[in-house]
Amino acid sequence: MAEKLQALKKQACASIDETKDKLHQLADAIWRHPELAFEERQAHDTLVRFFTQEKGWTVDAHYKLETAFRATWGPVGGGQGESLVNVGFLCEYDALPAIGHACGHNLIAETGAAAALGLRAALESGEAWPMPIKVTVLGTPAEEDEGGKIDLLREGAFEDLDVVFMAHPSQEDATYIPDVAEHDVVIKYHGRASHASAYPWEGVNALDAAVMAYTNVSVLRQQLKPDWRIHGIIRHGGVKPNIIPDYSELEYYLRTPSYRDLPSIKAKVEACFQAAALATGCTVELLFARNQFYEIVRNHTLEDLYEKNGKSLGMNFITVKNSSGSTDFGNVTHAVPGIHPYFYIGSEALNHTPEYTAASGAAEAQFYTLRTAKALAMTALDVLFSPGALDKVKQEFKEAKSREEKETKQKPQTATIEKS
Ligand SMILES: NCCCC[C@H](NC(=O)CCCN)C(=O)O
Repeated sequence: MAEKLQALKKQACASIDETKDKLHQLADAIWRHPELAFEERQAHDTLVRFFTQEKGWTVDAHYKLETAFRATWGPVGGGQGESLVNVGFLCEYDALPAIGHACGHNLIAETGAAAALGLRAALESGEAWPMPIKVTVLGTPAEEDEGGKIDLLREGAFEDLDVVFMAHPSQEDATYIPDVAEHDVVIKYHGRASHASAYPWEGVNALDAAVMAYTNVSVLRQQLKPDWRIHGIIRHGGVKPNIIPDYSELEYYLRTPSYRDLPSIKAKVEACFQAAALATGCTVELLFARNQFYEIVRNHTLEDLYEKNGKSLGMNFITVKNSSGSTDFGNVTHAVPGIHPYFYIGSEALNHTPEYTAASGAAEAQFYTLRTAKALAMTALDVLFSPGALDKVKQEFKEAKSREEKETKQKPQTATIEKS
């Protein structure tokens, strides 16, 4: 089987190379027309067209969400009574406001599509596979905002998948980066307008409340654990200096390494926001996002396979220990075994900067993007055909889940502010 597996991997890689121009065009079209979360209509349509034109794929164009899609290929192979193995690849394609594809989601879409095509090419040789195999690509919107994967999970979109792959652009190749849990909140202060010079005492200043809220959180930061993160912006702070602002608005992201600590950080910042309302006489509305992002549940079996395949293609892996950002793929890994490796794109630029936007649209990124897709397809082939690999992946996932349940029992989610 080892030799056959090697041949299948070669076939997957060769097919990705053969399709490289089409794949580049796909990423380029998405990059040239950046669209925000849940508004990714052109990117969505481009991907749907891509899979519709490829042979053998069945496409659900608006799968459970307007800008989500599902493309499936197979099942192929298998005898009677063997259970089906469904391998999933994810495509993200939303951009950031003002700076476009500064997180390289156009390249995520490309790796997902390329890896799926590579796997299909290896599988369609018509061998008598030991079990029925299906390949599924899910287009998952809004990672940079509400987290479309979480909506899709709630709708059952991941229920029939056995394993899920995606890869994210970065500055380095890493099988895992500690992506943390996150919950977002919008804060609205309502005050009363007045002439700021003639009769300011008649006003209730909502901008003052926003400034105090911002300062309260900044002071709180010293008392937070080193790997907790709070960052916010003032989205609205008044309209003219001589009108006491009657409305202000802020948005904050709250992050902790485990989702179990989100209620604690939320309670602490809520106190900051309420205190600002009390001090200024404003009323306050706290609007928490409908979805919480969860940290990634690691699967070392998948990570090791990916690393081995990546190294065989020339990748240099580094270990990252510092907390990073967050991803709705974290929630996926609480439901299905999966990996979310990061990949170098030929630039030292940092994500969420205009320089990264340029890098993710550059021709140089293509070699690294396709290399990543190859490593994903090869890893999928290992999962399918390395003896015992899928069982090991599933067993590790099961153990991680039961550890998680135990920890949740020991430390349930609580929302307290410790008082001395
Ligand atoms: N609810 C807002 C989601 C922001 C997600 C964003 N994700 C990334 O940057 C990609 C993964 C980083 N390792 C974030 O701000 O973390």
